[in-house]
Formats: sequence, structure tokens, C-alpha cells
Amino acid sequence: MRASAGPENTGDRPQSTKLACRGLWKVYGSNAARILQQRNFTPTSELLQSHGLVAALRDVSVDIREGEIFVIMGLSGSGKSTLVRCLSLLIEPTAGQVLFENRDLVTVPEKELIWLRRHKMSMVFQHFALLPHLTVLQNVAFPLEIQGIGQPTRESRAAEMIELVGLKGREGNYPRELSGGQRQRVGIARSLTTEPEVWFLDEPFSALDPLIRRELQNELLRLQRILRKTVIFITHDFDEAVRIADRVAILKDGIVEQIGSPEQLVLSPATDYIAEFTRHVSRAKVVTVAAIMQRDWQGASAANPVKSNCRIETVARQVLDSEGATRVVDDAGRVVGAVSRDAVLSVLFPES
Ligand SMILES: Nc1ncnc2c1ncn2[C@@H]1O[C@H](COP(=O)(O)OP(=O)(O)OP(=O)(O)O)[C@@H](O)[C@H]1O
Repeated sequence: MRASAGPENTGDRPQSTKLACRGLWKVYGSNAARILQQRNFTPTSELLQSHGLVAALRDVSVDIREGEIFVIMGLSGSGKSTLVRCLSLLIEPTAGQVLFENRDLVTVPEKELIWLRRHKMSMVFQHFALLPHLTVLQNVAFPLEIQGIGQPTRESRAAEMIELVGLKGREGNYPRELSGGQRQRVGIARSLTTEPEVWFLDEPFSALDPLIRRELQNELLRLQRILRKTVIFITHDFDEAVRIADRVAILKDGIVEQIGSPEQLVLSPATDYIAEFTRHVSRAKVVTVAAIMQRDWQGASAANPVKSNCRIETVARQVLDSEGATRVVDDAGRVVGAVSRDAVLSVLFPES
């Protein structure tokens, strides 16, 4: 894994690691583990290919913090789904560790693993995966049925989740009677009924049109403010990552190229690949006031200060309309710096 650029912007989020992997390899093909363990075997692409093997993940190490939204990005075939399946042990890694609350899931007995998966983790898929012959209520209650929970309890918990995702009144409908966005809300409600601690979302909004997609991104952020899950979210779309992510990991050919906040990836790309990947992102949507402010606020206007954690997009108008520099304050209202019109202009027009 390449080093992430600069100190990570974690704000006031909790720091303990919920889920991690160390030296994770997933190589598809027969005898992959045996070949990989051979002494002096250097797993280059060419050598693996000559053995008829495909390396989907190469020596991946990632720490996912409790309560964060961790986005996994990369082009098609870069290993995103494989990484998520390995992190949930839906598929077994060829080598390496998967640590859930510091316990290596690779060595956990099968029965316990199934229990952990059912009670501590859940998954939302792109194509909803709802059961067509069950109503909304029955679909949402289904994971609790698998857990062996009685009908009254599971239906009342399912009803709560349905209300939480804004579908109250639709309990008796079948999936075919719902729009794509509503079906995905059902998928979200279903994935939350078991009160998972780790929530995997595999391109959950990719099949939806842009307006509904944005609505559901907001919905996810609203739910996360209430529920504070550890979220692992796959997407192809950097704009989506910018909207929802605390941190983003970008994969290329099974290798993690960089991990960082969207702002770090845009301002300090570790490789040419990351720079290219983030080139078309609107910097004003990503860069915060803190990244471009000066620490000296002498002479800056005391009227209408802006917050240090605001994105430039939201404060640009105000700063540009001011006479001189504008004071910057932190969440507690303390003055921490000043932001100039030139600094804002350099974000809005990076090429000029
Ligand atoms: N069961 C399998 N057998 C052999 N190769 C596989 C298998 N599953 C995935 N691969 C290969 O592993 C690599 C990573 O695939 P993966 O599905 O993880 O990528 P992805 O980034 O999720 O792609 P997409 O965005 O298209 O879903 C690809 O080269 C793929 O062809």
C-alpha cells in the first residue's frame, strides 16, 4: 500500500479501528495459496499469469475506523468487490488477515463466522436483491426470520426500519409495485433490521437516475448521523465519494494506490494515477476553508466569519463579495485564521 499523503482529516470522528486487513491477497485459480506460499516466489503479474492465476488483491492493508464512511473506488476489475467480499469473509482470502475488532476472521470457526456475519454485518447490493413474492414488511423482516426471531418482534422491528427510511404506508406492497429508489430504500431498511455494526454497500445507487441517487445519498448521510455505523461503500463515481466519504481508498489492479479524505486525494495525489482519477472533480466541492486559510487574521473583517470546515463552494460568494479577507472560525466560534479572495479564486479557477 502506498502511503497516504499528508495528515488525515478525521475531524472529531472516533479513531478506533473496527475492521482491518493486513497483507491481504486474493488470487483466483487452482492451487493459488500453495503457489503463493512457495519459497522465493515473487508474485508478479507475469508469473501469476504463467500459472493460470489472476491476482484480484495484492498485499492490501486497510484500517476502517469505527463510525466512518469508508469508500472504496477504482475502475472496473480493480478489485473493489473482491475486497469487500474478503472483508466480510464471503470469500476466503488467499493470504493475509481480516481483523474485526482485532480478531482475525480467517481463523474464526465457520459457525461463529456465520453468526458474526448475521448479527454484526450487513450488505446492500446494487440490484436490491429483494424477494419478489414477499411484501415490503416481509422482505425487511426476512433477516430476523433467518435469525429465528418470532413474528411479532421481527415485524415490529421491520416496521420501525420502514418508517426510518421514509416508506411508512408501503408495508403491504410487493417490490414490483415500487420505484427503483423505493426498492433500494427497502434494501436499506432490510439491511438495518439486524442492527449491524458494519454496513457494506456495494454500488447501492448506481442503477438509479441522478436525482434519485442524490436523494438516497442524502438519505444515507441522514441515517448515518442517527445510526453511526461503520460503513464500507463501493462506488465508481468520485462525485458520490466526495459527497459521502470520510475517507476514500482508490484501488488499481488490486493495489491500494492511496487512502485519504477526498480533499487529500485532490490536493495531494500520491501518484499520477490518482491525479488523473481526480482531475475532473470540482475543487470547490472538495476543498475546505481550512486548507487555504492563513493563520494570521489581522486586518480581516470581523463581520460574517466563515467556518473552517466549510467547502469553498458554499462560502465563495460571501468571501468574494467582501472588501478584504474574511475571518475563519472553528466549530466553537474561535477565530483560527483568515481566507482571502485570491485564495478562493485559485480554487475556483485552478488553471489561471
Ligand atoms: N471468481 C473469479 N474467478 C476468477 N477471476 C475473478 C473472479 N472474480 C473476480 N475475478 C477477477 O478479479 C479481478 C477483480 O474483480 P472484482 O470483481 O473484484 O473487480 P471490481 O473492481 O469490483 O469490478 P466491477 O467494478 O466491474 O464490479 C478482475 O480481474 C476479475 O476478472
